[in-house]
Amino acid sequence: MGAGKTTIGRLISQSLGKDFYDLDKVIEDNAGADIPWIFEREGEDGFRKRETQALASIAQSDTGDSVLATGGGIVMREENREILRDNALVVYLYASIAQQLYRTSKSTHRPLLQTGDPKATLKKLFEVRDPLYRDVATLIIETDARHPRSVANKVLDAIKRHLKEETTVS
Ligand SMILES: Nc1ncnc2c1ncn2[C@@H]1O[C@H](COP(=O)(O)OP(=O)(O)OP(=O)(O)O)[C@@H](O)[C@H]1O
Ligand SMILES: O=C(O)C1=C[C@@H](O)[C@@H](O)[C@H](O)C1
Ligand SMILES: [Mg+2]
Repeated sequence: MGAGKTTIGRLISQSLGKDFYDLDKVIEDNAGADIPWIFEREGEDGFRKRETQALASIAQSDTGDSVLATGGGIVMREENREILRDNALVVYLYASIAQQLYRTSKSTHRPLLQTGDPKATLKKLFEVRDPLYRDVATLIIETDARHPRSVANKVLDAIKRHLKEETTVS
């Protein structure tokens, strides 16, 4: 959370002239309700079911020519990781816990951080999720101390380099 997936994903889609999906927004549109409401009524489990449905449906219907920003918890289910591995070039946007805390502090839209100690929550989530992000990632990009536009350019450069290397090898 707060790594910049939504912000950077949108910038990248604009630069590439591709469609942009934000999975959290897709889930909200499908549910006709916002994320805090879904967590309150259906719990995290209900949200995760909706998240997997939305991801699977985009993977099935999309032509492969779009940019998708997921939610931070997408890697928690093996089936989601499999869909990402099979269908996408996955970019892990790395942010330190201090940066995540700073970037998420102004919003109350993330139910998992509405705790007495969001820093401790972010730390726990990071310990569980960082290895899973690394497991599915094609590219890992550091985002601390960088303006969103500069992060987006770094991602675009890394993707170009990666695709060029793939072409050269095969
Ligand atoms: N590189 C950056 N430098 C400074 N601020 C940033 C950077 N990237 C994003 N932000 C800011 O941090 C906040 C959170 O970013 P964003 O919503 O894009 O994160 P996210 O990874 O999509 O989070 P979530 O997992 O909750 O969906 C926003 O206010 C955004 O403007
Ligand atoms: O990291 C998470 O588990 C979440 C991140 C958000 O993007 C939302 O998907 C939701 O608040 C859960
Ligand atoms: Mg987001």
